[in-house]
Amino acid sequence: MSVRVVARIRPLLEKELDKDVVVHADRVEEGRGLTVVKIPNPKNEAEEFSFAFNSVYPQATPQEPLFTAEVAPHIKALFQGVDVTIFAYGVTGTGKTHTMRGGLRLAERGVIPRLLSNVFRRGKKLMKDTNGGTTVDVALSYYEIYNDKVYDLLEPPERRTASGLPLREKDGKTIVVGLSERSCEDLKDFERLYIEANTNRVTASTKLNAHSSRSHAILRVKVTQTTGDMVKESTASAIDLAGSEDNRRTDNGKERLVESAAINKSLFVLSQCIDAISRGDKRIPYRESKMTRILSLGQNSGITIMILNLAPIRSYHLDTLSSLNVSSRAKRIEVREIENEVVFKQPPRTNSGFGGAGINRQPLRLLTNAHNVHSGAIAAKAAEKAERPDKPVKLFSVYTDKKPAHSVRPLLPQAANSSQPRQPTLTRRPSDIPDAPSSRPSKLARPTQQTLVRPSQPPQISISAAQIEAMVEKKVAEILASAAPPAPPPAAAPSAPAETQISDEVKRRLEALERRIDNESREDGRSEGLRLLLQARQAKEHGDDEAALGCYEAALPFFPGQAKLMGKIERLRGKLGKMGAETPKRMVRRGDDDDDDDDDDDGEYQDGTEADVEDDGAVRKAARVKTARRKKASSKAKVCGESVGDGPASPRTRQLLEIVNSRDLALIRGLHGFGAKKAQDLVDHLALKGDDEVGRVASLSQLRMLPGMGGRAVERAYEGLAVAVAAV
Ligand SMILES: Nc1ncnc2c1ncn2[C@@H]1O[C@H](COP(=O)(O)OP(=O)(O)OP(=O)(O)O)[C@@H](O)[C@H]1O
Repeated sequence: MSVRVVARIRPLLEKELDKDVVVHADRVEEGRGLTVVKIPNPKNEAEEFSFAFNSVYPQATPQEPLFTAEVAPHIKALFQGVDVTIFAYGVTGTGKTHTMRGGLRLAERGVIPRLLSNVFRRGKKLMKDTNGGTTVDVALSYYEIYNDKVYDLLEPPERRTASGLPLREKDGKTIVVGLSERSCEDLKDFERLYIEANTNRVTASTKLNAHSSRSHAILRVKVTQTTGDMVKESTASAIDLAGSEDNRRTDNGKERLVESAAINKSLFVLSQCIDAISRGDKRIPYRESKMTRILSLGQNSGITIMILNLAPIRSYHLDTLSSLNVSSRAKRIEVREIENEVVFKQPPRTNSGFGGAGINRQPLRLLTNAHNVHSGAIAAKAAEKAERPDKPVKLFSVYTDKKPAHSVRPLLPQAANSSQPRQPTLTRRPSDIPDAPSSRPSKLARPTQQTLVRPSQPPQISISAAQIEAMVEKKVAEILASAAPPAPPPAAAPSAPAETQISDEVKRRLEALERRIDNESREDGRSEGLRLLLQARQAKEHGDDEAALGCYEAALPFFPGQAKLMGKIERLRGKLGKMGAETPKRMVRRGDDDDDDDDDDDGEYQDGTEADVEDDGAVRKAARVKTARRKKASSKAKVCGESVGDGPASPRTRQLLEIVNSRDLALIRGLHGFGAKKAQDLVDHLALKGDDEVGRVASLSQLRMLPGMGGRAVERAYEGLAVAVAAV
């Protein structure tokens, strides 16, 4: 999703006059919300510029509606493990601090205290709803970037060093080394900390703002949810940027000018980054200022909301135009909304040694968790905390570079299976069966940079480019086949010898392919058709003509009128003795229709053209309608050749329903095609239905009817389950 950019026009301050107002909120058309900022051309006031945003809040907007519309909806995602970043941008004196921090009175409280209040409320509810099964810990870090140096606001100013705290990149994120973190029990706790810390922030009176922030302030709210062994961590960052200043208007003295230069430089770099990203440049100048490194706009995963603060009056005219220009380009920045990965804090199991015969191939990870990966440090920390519950929250414990002696434990190869919930009621993978040979090591078991340097680790074998290609191709086929009908699997398919140890490069490529295939198949119906064709071909290779026919027929609506495909269907139907009323009367293939080209390239199928079929339009249409109907019916009634209708429930159906009715978020998330959002929505919905028999989902058609489900989702979950069961 893109960065969400909203504009807020502040009200007139004392001494500002109505007649000087030049900035207005407007709407695209009557009846729609305010999404446009209008401002006259300074060179020709008769002409007006319009800038479109996701939302525009006019002068009179109080704090509450802005928070409710722009921030509150993302708190659920935060608890699902998605990082959320909210930052205020604008010229000095336009209301950034007012928006983020606000006043002390309840109605004047800004985004930050409201965010904390909501986080505590949701955390408490979660703990209550789970009878304490899930605990939620909130911890704060708060720092400022002043003159391009980072200072901890939770530490007294006298402890600052001249050079400030260094930054470092870790796991694709920029971290501040040596930053303190305080745990926070409730809103009172937070307010005490926050108010105290704000007195450490550098503000000064300037001509344009009596309490001007001379630094960028970044508050990080870390939410850690612990359920048994599972630890989920996500962060909300609220950033109050310093405002750009036109020093021709400030009368700034030397010290203020130095500050101003640093502020303006970092904001200039930010605008350069935004321009470069929106132009699609390869080089984005993030590293040219600490603020842009930390903000990592467009590089970070999660949800990003930019609040553009505007002053409505003429004296800000040129500055307002400039920030309107920058922020309207920021809308084009795409951010990946991806959850942080859940980690597990149990001690590593020892029954699956790394490099043993059991490790044959790279496990396919849940696609939703493919990015933004935490190292095992969270797990190590949580384990450490569990071992010593009385230990106070340690300053410098989170961002320190030093690793505690045992901090790599969860990363050790022996930690295989640690990403599996500990007590699944259903055995879905070999790793869930005690003593079963583990062929799917967890992600934590994969060699990371840390594990790679361990002397005990087996040496990486070198693989040729051709072997890599072969493995990639094989893996792609496996991924595609994961949704295929359960064609008779070849008995104990032996894996390629080179596959026993896969280099990191291969893993990265496989993961990228996994993501690409998943994205493309979701976005593009045609690739769904190609997937079905591939499945059909695989079924044919296994001699399952019945399943192949089903897949070809299901693929037909994606390639309507495709002569070659229709020919295949016709021949298969003939072979299976199914030529009947349903078969289109005349299907004419391309010139190659005589040769039995069943093994030809399915990828060549194109959307149907008139030339493909010599039949008259009516027959063609009837054939298409019938096939579409058949497809619709078969997609509802069949998954991989197995009934998912509402007859007597098959073991797989029962298994799927059992998982759904367990209402166990982790189990439901493990279903194929279920992201955290869908899983959470389902759990939330089921929670509304009560715990008794009436609240249970009794059939797949009932499941399909639930909000946010639908036939495809149920099918995918079912298919995934079938594949997992087959693997066991
Ligand atoms: N929405 C608003 N409602 C009422 N007063 C506002 C609003 N927005 C800003 N103000 C007032 O405008 C003045 C400037 O606001 P603020 O200090 O938040 O600006 P700023 O953008 O943070 O400035 P700087 O970048 O210099 O720190 C303050 O007196 C603040 O109370």
